[in-house]
Amino acid sequence: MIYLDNSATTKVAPAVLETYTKVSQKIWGNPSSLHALGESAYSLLEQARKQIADLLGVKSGEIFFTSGGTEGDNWVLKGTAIEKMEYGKHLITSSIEHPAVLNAMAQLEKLGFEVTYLPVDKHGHVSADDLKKAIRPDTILVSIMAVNNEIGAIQPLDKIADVLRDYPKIHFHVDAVQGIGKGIQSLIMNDRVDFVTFSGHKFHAPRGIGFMFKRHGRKIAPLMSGGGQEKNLRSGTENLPAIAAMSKALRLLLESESTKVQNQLKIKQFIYDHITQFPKVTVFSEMNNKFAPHILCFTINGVRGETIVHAFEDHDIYISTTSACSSKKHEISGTLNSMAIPAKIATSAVRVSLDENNTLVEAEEFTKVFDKLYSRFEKINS
Ligand SMILES: Cc1ncc(COP(=O)(O)O)c(C=O)c1O
Repeated sequence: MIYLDNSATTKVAPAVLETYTKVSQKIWGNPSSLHALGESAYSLLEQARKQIADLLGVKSGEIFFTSGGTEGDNWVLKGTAIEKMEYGKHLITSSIEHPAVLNAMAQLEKLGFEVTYLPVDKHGHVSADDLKKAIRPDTILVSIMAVNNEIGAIQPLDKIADVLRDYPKIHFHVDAVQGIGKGIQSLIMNDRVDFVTFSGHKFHAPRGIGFMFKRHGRKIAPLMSGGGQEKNLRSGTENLPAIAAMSKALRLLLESESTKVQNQLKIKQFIYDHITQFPKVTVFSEMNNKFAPHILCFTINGVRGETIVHAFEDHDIYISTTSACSSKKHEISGTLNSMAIPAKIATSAVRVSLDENNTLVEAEEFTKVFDKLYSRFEKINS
């Protein structure tokens, strides 16, 4: 099997699973309990928090555990809206965010908030000048993703941060679900960012666990009210086995990060060089530093994305249409649509997404299968 759908989810790493099992069986107390079992659970919880904070170069008190990217994004958007509605009801995002942001924004619009959706250029990048023009006296939040999950475009967070330095009261959120471990940590954890959301299952931790960075002093309302865990901001008994497993997964991910990134770039380049020789191929993920090393989105024009995915699957190679969430809905990619790619081409889009375990040997096998499929599709379409 060749798994090239790592932006949808990753396989839990054996060492991470081992931590999960060990903690489930040995440190199974509730961190809020007063007895020794509770205390050891609490101490592990704080150890995991510190490890994550250290890896990101922030303070322990700035890390909050969530159930993943969707919860983190919803929390920052709705939590800011609730917290700051008396100061303003205007939010800004881009038109190519993940549905966790776009649908949360849509919900806020129904509640009377106004949202500006920044356009993207033909390569899928937001412009900081457009952001500057969109800011109003009642703007309370700007939410821009680090790496687009469909085509891998890295957003100019440094330029966005520069603009927002003149507006210190506006909350700046970055969805970094696809950006962590991809060599752009300083871009993401810039000194102007206030909230950053992460998801464990994108880096070999189990599903249903994630975390959020909240800059010290920034305020958001909780969405989960209850027993007061996570400094009263996210109630619910902590998922300690998954939290401990995620902190290990993050450590492993960030070990020799640049070597891993270089490896993914080599594989992406290899596949890119191969497929761009074919006239019916359109590639949306370029080979430059404005694109992440692990995502390659392309089309074989005239063939539906689903057909391409299943044809590769017949050869035990797993890729996806542009995003896992939209693939079963047969929707045209929101990102490609925003880039003004005609629907006729966008319906052919597929995504190869790598992780640090993929190899050039797998890439070679991918290209061999690609050649076979391309000539088969060419015959059918001619
Ligand atoms: C950019 C981005 N944000 C948010 C999410 C949602 O994360 P989760 O699956 O942890 O809810 C995803 C998942 O694909 C994503 O790619």
